[in-house]
Amino acid sequence: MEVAGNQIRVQSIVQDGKVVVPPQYVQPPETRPQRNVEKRNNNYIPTPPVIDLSNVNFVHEQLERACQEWGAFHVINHGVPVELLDEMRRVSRSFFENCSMDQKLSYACDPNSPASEGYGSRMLVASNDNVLDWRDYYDHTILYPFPAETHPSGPTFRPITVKELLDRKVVAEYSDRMNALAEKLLGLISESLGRSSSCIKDVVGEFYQNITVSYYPPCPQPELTLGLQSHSDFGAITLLIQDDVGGLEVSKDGEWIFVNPLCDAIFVILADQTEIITNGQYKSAQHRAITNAKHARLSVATFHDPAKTKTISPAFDPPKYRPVMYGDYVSSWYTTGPEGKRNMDALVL
Ligand SMILES: O=C(O)CCC(=O)C(=O)O
Ligand SMILES: [Fe+2]
Repeated sequence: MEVAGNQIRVQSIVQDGKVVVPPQYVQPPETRPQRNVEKRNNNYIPTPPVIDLSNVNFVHEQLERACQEWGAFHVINHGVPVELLDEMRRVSRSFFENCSMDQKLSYACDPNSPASEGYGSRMLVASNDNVLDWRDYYDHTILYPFPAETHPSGPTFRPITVKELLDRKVVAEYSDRMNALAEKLLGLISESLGRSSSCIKDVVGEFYQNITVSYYPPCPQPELTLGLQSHSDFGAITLLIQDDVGGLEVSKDGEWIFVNPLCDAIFVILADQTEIITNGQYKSAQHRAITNAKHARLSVATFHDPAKTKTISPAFDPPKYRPVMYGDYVSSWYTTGPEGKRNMDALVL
């Protein structure tokens, strides 16, 4: 088994041919995945809405409903070429499947620093992780609202990373398209609340953008594990694509709902800062990933976040959430762990 800075990558456990999941990956009974089908006595299984962005007459209404009921939804006719989504999936997968473990470990993230860029497996710093996720990831920050040279870990950070590992052209184009789509969606979402299109973006300010590729190797005991523990994303808005394996679930009315993988669509996840800014009219979506025994699964999540120094507060009166400096919110998320939406709950007035 290969270890870097005491960090084991799940892929190396699988390559060792283990048929039993190591104990640190075993979830307690209350957080293990359960198949909804078994619990339901009728055949109706809700599924997150699919919103056609070209349908300008209905889009605000549909967004309002989706944001109130789910905090997450698919968009189609989003203007991003499907070939680009496929290319992004392809270059992302090639890192995990075509590089040797030694090559991958040369991009290892810093195990002692939360959210550090690079190849990792643990979500939280070692001392805060109770049960480990059955997931490896490659995390990198793409956009900074100021020149790269002035940022210590900007895109010049290990330039080889982006160049060699993920085809620069594909990632650059993907990043730009996601940035534009995130902005457009926050505009439409603001309008769906009867405000001007810049309402949410005015509070967020310029986006910081981070792309995390998650790779979930097949798991010998999927009923005992989670690919990614229950959480809500801490930024403003997340745009996610996945392959056709499936494993993402969102929480709705206390139940975990499987998100059907739609390869042409982009899955939109409202994150915590949008919940604060909309004063809870729209809630961030709690979600998680489950594993399966047969297939490796890939997702690419693009996060759009405020600057760490930005103070986020509700844009509606009377405020139902305490203002918070974004950097403090992120630190608390990584220190205490997400545990569903515990960090968001702590801000409710
Ligand atoms: O793999 C997935 O579908 C979920 C990924 C996710 O929630 C995240 O990276 O925050
Ligand atoms: Fe997430």
